[in-house]
Amino acid sequence: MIEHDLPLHNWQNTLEEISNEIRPLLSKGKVADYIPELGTADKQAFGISISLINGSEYYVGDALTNFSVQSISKVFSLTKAFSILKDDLWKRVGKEPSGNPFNSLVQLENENGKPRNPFINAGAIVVADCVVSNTEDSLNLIIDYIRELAGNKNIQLNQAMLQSEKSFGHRNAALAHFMKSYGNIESDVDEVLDFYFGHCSLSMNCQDISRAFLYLANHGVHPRNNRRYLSASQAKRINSLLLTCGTYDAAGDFAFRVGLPGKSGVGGGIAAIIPGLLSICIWSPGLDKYGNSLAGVKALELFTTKTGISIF
Ligand SMILES: NC(=O)CC[C@H](N)C(=O)O
Repeated sequence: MIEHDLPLHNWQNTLEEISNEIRPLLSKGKVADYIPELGTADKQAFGISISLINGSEYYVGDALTNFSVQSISKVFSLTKAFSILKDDLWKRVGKEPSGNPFNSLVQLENENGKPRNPFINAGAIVVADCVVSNTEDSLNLIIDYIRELAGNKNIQLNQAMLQSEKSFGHRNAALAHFMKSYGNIESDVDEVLDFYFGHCSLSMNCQDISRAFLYLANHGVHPRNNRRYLSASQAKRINSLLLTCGTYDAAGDFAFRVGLPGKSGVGGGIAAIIPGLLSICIWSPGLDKYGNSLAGVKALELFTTKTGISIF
């Protein structure tokens, strides 16, 4: 276990410096609009929240404004599925970076309907099936699970986002049906997609997300409620996957520049953790060509550079 001795670090100053340096980049990214409702996000919005294992918290900017969590929610459904199926999960989904965009279909046919990893859409849809096939009232269950992790009972599904995702989710439907044809989706495809679109459509803020990720920074035990969500070994595995696959075909660049396990979403959020110390969530809706927040990646790069801490 890495122990960090940074109690005197001026976290608030660091966040404010980053927030000032990042401003010119906000206009450079492109807000996602392939789910039309995402296109309504304010490109000038920017927030950072950090939650330390020791209970301290700091934030700047729009850290308390809700946004669409999108793929960040895949981490929570994976945690649920992994805790239910244990290592049997890896019979259904791989552990390798895909090197392809998050919504790509191309590898699936050559690889017999087994997605490369749980964070590309195909993989997250298989993970969704694992939860749906092994639980009752699965969407409400995962929403309550996420509320518990974040310590916020008010987290809600954004219905307009959900309708937009469903109406324009042809690619995800294609992925799900294709995998069903290989026998890698057990439940009804529509039920699985409802669950998948549902958790992607949750609205949360940076503070909710940095709090929710703390169990991954603390070997599977959430320091805010003392509950164990994963074994230490399972938490290590999810963090490893976040490092190699959490930012899709930019995961190499993200690891190179930031040096932390992290997960992005097309709503412009990125969550990352420093094992043994803290979790951080950054939000800026303008995306780069990989679908990761452009200013968000830069802000995380500045964070590890200025503090001198990363996992390396
Ligand atoms: N990268 C993402 O955040 C993608 C999630 C989005 N709901 C989709 O399925 O396309």
